[in-house]
Amino acid sequence: MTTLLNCIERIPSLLTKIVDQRASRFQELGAYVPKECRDLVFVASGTSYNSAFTARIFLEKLGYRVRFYYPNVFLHYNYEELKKDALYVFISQGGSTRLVYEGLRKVKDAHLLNCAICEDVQAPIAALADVALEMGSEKEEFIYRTIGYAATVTTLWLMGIALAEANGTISAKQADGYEKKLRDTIGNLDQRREEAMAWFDAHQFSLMRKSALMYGGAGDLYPVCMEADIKAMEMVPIVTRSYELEEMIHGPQNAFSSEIGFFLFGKSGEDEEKVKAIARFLKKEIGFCAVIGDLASDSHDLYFQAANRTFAPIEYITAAQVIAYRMAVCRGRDLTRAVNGSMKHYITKTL
Ligand SMILES: N[C@@H]1[C@@H](O)[C@H](O)[C@@H](COP(=O)(O)O)O[C@@H]1O
Repeated sequence: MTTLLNCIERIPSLLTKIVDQRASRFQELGAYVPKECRDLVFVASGTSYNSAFTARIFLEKLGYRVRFYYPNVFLHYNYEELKKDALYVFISQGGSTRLVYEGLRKVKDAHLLNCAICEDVQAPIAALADVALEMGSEKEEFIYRTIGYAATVTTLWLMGIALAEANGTISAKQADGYEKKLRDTIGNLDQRREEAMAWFDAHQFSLMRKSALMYGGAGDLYPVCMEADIKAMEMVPIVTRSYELEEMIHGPQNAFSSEIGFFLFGKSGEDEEKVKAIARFLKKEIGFCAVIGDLASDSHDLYFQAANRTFAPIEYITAAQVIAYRMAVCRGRDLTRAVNGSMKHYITKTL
């Protein structure tokens, strides 16, 4: 029987496949998108949304203006005019999330540029879009997406590289340089997974006593925290919250308590002193806190050095995916079964 850990184990080879197909994967999109296009608008839910949020900083570095919306916000609570020259990207792993479909319909009806990223290019959302991109997750067995997140972030990074190369923002040499860096990152993922397994073995007793988890991070580690939060919440399950690093020390710090397990995601050179100071406070005054990444300083932390800063999010999320999975197993959770399966009798989210 396939376990969710097997899915996490498959991530490096699936990402390598996506990178190997870099040239062919974005050919159709490159021909479809006009060279002047510099606006990307993403519409997605849950993990798919977190993937777009994670890719944002890199896409902005490539010269794109990036926006992203939850489908309900895009459809019902957004009074901005649709942008004529933007590419609207609809991400849905399952390919049939109703509001994502309706958002795409709205963009299609306005005759604007659109594409979809789905696991299966035959899925309704992919079939409706002008251009359909395969997510590269192939057939992820569990609805608690781990492959889908890493595959979508990788696809978006490569999409940005392909479009920026096609419109002359970056040279072919720069594009190849990014590819090399991305391969270095993917090459680290097996090790990240093994380290997280060992870290969990050492800390499971403390962690399993917590009744809630809180995650904080800055830059592109903030959306990684959002994804870490949703993984633990849906899989363990446990109440979780994630905050942009600075926001954590505003209102939320009033609720800090020893009942909560804290994870701080940090990279050297990015809010380094802030991560270290918050970690010192949490460890000394509150209780359990683990720093994830190269700012780790003691045995409670999970130290690793990412291959590079640009593509580090997929190294960091590996730790959170493994920890959420291990906690779920410790709780006796059967990840093939929904906890509240009866919800579908009240409300449905797919077509
Ligand atoms: N548990 C899943 C999430 O993991 C997923 O991210 C979200 C969006 O699904 P999709 O990407 O198929 O539109 O739906 C569900 O809530």
